[in-house]
Amino acid sequence: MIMREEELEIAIKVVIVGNGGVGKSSMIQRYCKGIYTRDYKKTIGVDFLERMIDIDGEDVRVMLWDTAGQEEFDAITKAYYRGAQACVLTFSTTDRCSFEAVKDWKKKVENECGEIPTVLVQNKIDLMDQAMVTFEESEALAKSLGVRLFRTSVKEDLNVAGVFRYLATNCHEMIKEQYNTVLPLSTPTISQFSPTFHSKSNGTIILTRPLKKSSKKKNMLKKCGMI
Ligand SMILES: Nc1nc2c(ncn2[C@@H]2O[C@H](COP(=O)(O)OP(=O)(O)OP(=O)(O)O)[C@@H](O)[C@H]2O)c(=O)[nH]1
Repeated sequence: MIMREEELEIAIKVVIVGNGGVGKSSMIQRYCKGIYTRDYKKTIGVDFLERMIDIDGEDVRVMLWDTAGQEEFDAITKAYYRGAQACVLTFSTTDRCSFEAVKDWKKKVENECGEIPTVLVQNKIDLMDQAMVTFEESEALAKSLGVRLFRTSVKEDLNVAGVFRYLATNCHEMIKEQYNTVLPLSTPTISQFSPTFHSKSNGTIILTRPLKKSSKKKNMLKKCGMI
């Protein structure tokens, strides 16, 4: 089945990993719902939220998978890494162990997904006076992992959107490239999100749905006085 480009909706699955309490759930809530709460509610297993964003005039669905930070949930959470196209490795400025665990989290995701676009997030930078990790150390870690570092405060809403925009833009470019070269040759597969996914050689997913008008199209229709 060959679909026209305009009939595709791009969906990107992003997994957020890191030790318990570093702010993964808060980050997702902040990004998808615009809210922040001081209460700590441990994630049991996995959770999921999504947000539509506009990349180059195209709607992109960013699906954020919140995974539990506690090791006791490893067996459950790793199953949800599969099919992820991007990863956020998170640690907290005030928690040295969470910083030291980053490499292990990267390995866990890589074991399931291979190498995917990844960023390192140092959260809770509003608590720099209680910092257990220096700026130089986090920069050195990002360099050694070969990933970009973002410093965020979910509480103060600093840089959170930048993390997901960066990843979504990267993935969007990769998907477009692959779409232009490989899609007509690929075979449709079923996935957990939709019965009409097309899976590509590296696991990239393009979700095909009934057309939702893109902003470009909406603008055009507006100009023509049709809406
Ligand atoms: N000061 C400050 N607190 C934060 C920030 N982000 C999250 N928190 C708080 O840190 C605590 C833990 O946040 P969660 O988002 O539940 O952490 P988590 O990583 O999802 O934890 P698990 O579900 O156990 O894996 C909560 O009390 C949050 O309010 C931040 O940027 N600054």
